[in-house]
Amino acid sequence: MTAAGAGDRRIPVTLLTGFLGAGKTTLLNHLLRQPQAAGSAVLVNELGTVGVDPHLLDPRLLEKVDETLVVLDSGCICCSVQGDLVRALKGLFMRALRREIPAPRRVLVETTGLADPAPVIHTLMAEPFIAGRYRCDGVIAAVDATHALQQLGAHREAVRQVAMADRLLITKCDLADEAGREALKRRLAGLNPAAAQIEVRMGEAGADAFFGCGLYDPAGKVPDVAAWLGEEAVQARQTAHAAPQWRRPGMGARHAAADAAPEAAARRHDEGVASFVLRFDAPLPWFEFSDALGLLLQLHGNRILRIKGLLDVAGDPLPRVVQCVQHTVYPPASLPAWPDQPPFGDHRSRLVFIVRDLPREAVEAMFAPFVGRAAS
Ligand SMILES: Nc1nc2c(ncn2[C@@H]2O[C@H](COP(=O)(O)OP(=O)(O)OP(=O)(O)O)[C@@H](O)[C@H]2O)c(=O)[nH]1
Repeated sequence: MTAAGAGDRRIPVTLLTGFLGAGKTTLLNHLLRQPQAAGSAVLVNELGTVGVDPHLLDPRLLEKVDETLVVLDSGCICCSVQGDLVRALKGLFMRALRREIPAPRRVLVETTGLADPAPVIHTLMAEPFIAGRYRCDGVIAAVDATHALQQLGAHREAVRQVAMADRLLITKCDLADEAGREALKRRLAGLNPAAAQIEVRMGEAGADAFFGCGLYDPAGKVPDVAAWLGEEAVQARQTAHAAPQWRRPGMGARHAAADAAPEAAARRHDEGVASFVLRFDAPLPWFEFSDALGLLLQLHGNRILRIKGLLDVAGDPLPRVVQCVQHTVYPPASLPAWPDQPPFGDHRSRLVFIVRDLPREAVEAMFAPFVGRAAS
């Protein structure tokens, strides 16, 4: 860790990373309740065209950060970093300069679960406007105690998130036995020996677990990290000389990396990973729908990276939040009200799927009795 100088007036940025469904939003909700997080601007990056995460932040907390909550929705942050992140950070700075919003005391960036942190860290450290006004104060990775060993074996994004982190917050420790937690810790120590490992239950981590990591320093990490950041520097130079239009079929149009070199972007994500949305036009009968969801996970859970969405359940005026990771369905919760913002302003059920090597048709078939018109 390299301490930031006392005269360093740049705004600290905390990068919250971690694989799909690892518990990032849950951690953020708890963090924002703590006085040390007061005055934070929050940037939430969503993968699909239908953003669910911003609605899952506690509405009472959202009131505090409302003006400075920015949803980065033009794709995964690591592919659209030059567009989305740079624009958002410049925008925050300029709005504060014009006194349209209070000057943020710090910025919290929640990445998508598939984001490679390298281009984000590189941008914070090297993009001239950003690096002059912001400093990377820490990369915090949420690591799911129940799924991480499998995810680390299957997804290079998960490995990079762990290897590049300053601190590892091992989430869902209430769901994992001691032997499982110890096996995970050994694996994490191999990938990132210097990072503190902190066990967390239900997002309850103190603000000190997130803040004060000091200036980001690849020297304290495995040599791969410096190499990855070096590749980013090369790619950033290439990008400056080329403006390709690149679009990867699996992730949909919004995941196009219009501002990244094509070969760089093509390497970022596994070709088999895809994201799509199912919309259900009529209110859903809860028990029948839960059965169909359960069957889907039983048959295809190992290819379902994450499901997240809001449901209009017959007889319930409140939107029900459904979240699944692989074979696990988390207890559904209700939001206090339907969001006013599109697309949920129409009170229709939408589920966002992130899958690997699983055709959309196979998922749709399970929900055939409930599907009105599927939206993409
Ligand atoms: N039992 C238990 N459930 C947890 C814990 N942390 C998160 N969850 C649940 O896990 C699910 C996913 O948590 P999120 O916080 O939405 O995860 P995320 O990393 O933001 O998810 P994505 O944005 O989809 O990548 C939710 O249903 C949470 O309630 C925990 O420590 N214990």
